[in-house]
Amino acid sequence: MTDYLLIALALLGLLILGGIGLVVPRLRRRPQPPLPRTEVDTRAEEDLAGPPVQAPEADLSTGVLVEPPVEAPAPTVEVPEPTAGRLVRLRSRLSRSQNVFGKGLLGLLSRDRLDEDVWEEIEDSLITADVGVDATREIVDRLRERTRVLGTRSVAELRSLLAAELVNALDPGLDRSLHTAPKEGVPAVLLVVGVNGAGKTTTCGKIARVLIADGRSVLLGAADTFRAAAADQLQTWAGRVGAETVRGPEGADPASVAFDAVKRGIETGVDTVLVDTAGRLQNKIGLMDELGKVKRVVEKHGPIDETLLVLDATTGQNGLEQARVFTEVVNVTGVVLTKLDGTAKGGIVIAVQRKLGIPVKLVGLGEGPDDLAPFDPAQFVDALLGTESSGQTA
Ligand SMILES: Nc1nc2c(ncn2[C@@H]2O[C@H](COP(=O)(O)OP(=O)(O)OP(=O)(O)O)[C@@H](O)[C@H]2O)c(=O)[nH]1
Repeated sequence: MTDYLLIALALLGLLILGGIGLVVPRLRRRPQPPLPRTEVDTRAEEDLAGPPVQAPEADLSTGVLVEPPVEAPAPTVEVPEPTAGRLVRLRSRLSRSQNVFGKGLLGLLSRDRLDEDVWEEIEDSLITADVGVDATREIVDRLRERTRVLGTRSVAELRSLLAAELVNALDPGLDRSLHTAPKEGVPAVLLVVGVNGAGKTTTCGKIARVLIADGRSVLLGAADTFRAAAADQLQTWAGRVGAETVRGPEGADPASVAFDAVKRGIETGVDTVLVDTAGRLQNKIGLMDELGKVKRVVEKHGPIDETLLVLDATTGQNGLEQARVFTEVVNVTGVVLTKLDGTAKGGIVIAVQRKLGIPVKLVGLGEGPDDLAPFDPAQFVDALLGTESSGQTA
């Protein structure tokens, strides 16, 4: 009997010890309930410590420490590179056109005999480079005359004659400045128009950078309400340089978004408001009417200072007819010729100006954020001909 009692007591003891062994580790793992805190405590601490920092949390089921998501650092505002001399820095982007103008034309002009066939070849090269028939004839006639009169034969002299004629064809006297300065505290307003895919949104972003690099404050209006992505794209460009964007819901009236953007720009006192519009084809009457409305509604705040027509240089002569219709609907004051890096037809700059009678003010030379340059005829011709210095050929 005593034996049975002893065995039963020993078993009981074992059971109790086993139970403690199981429970204690669990108790150790259980997290401590947080101490009650008052709202005032919390605020006082936040005031002292700045934004709350999340402590790592333990996952109770696995025991793995889970780091709180690292908050993305505040976006750093970029400082765009200055605009002075950009065309010179980006001259190598014109390499395709350089082959036609620099190597091709100069090669022809340096032939031993400048006979009728050579002059015809020179004419063909210029027409192939999209200079346009009328401008080509003028350039070639003047070159023929000057080489005959001067009896010029050295490569350096021929290059300088050709450069002078090309610069002359680009009408160097035209005012190419962008009207972006505020007047009496009211921001300057720039409207950006053109056909689909010409590069309007990209150009708006690049212009914002150009203006900011030159010390102006900018607000962007996303009046391209057809594509939500276009407004997102514009907002991203703006965010990179710390500019504000005004946008509306997808499908909103573009005129009302443009109006609101200018209103906001006036309220916040920025120097320049840049309004991006949706791409439209010149033969769609409804869309062109809509563009006219954007212009009229924006003008309720005051006159538009600059209307830039964005043209894709790779569409060549086809783009010219589209461009003409735009000039009838809105008062285009300047042309931005994009994608000049992607074409051998750099002569389109001459054709555009002659056909539209509107100065090319900016040229796009790549997809990078600072690949937009103020246009300068002498620097452009230097880049086309592959000459060493700028400004000496005019
Ligand atoms: N190579 C090159 N690409 C360019 C240049 N400018 C714009 N692009 C590209 O052209 C494409 C179209 O540009 P967007 O700015 O979206 O054109 P968009 O006119 O606003 O287009 P929609 O809103 O559809 O009318 C993009 O892939 C740009 O990166 C340039 O100067 N050179």
